[in-house]
Amino acid sequence: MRKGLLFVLSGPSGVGKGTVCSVLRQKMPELVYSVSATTRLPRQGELDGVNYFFKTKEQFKDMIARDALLEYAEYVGNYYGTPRDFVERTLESGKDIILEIEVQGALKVKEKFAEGIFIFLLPPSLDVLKERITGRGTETEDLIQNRMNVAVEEMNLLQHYDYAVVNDDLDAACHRIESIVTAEHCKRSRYVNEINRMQTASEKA
Ligand SMILES: Nc1nc2c(ncn2[C@@H]2O[C@H](COP(=O)(O)OP(=O)(O)O)[C@@H](O)[C@H]2O)c(=O)[nH]1
Ligand SMILES: Nc1ncnc2c1ncn2[C@@H]1O[C@H](COP(=O)(O)OP(=O)(O)O)[C@@H](O)[C@H]1O
Repeated sequence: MRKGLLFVLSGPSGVGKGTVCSVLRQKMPELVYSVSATTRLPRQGELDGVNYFFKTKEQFKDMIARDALLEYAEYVGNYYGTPRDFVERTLESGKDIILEIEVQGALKVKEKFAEGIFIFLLPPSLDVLKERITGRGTETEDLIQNRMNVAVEEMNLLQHYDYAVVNDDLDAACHRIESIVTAEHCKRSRYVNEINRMQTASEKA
């Protein structure tokens, strides 16, 4: 059976990755979403196993030791990582999966899955990015500045990605990502079986 496609959506904190993913979940229910493990504390309303698998530092280190993570990164004082098994099983079953992860982790995934499709989500401007992080109200002033500094560094890594999508208007950004998924299916000959079938039929005719 043909394996699924691995999509990685990355970009600076506050650019809208989570928001875009929740819209895509509704628009593209056939796409499987990877749930990460993290040592950060749950925010209000976040559920274990839905938003993240919330772990202690010891539990997270144990996952690293067991090689249970496809990649992991330390980000602003916490660990974040992608459970390996789930990704591999999903791809083997022929389904597409999307990982919503920060930039360093995305580049580590690229080392292991060069055939993955890497999408960088960009803010319309740095001012808008700061407004979004501030507006979300989940970080202190210190952390916001920290995340802005990291964001500027991360933008330099855009060259390693296959696609850049500006998250100006939410619907437009989601539509661009849907188009990328469709284009990749066409490019990777998802329809190769159909073509073979047509050729065999025409040979017989
Ligand atoms: N490398 C890596 N980064 C992750 C993973 N899961 C989430 N992240 C990223 O970690 C960063 C911080 O996530 P979070 O604390 O939830 O904040 P937010 O995404 O900015 O709201 C974001 O850029 C996430 O995309 C993961 O499994 N691996
Ligand atoms: N296209 C958009 N237009 C305006 N606000 C947006 C847009 N996308 C996301 N936001 C807002 O920006 C903030 C950060 O989005 P979030 O999805 O948490 O970012 P990330 O997951 O990349 O850290 C949220 O308050 C969200 O509602």
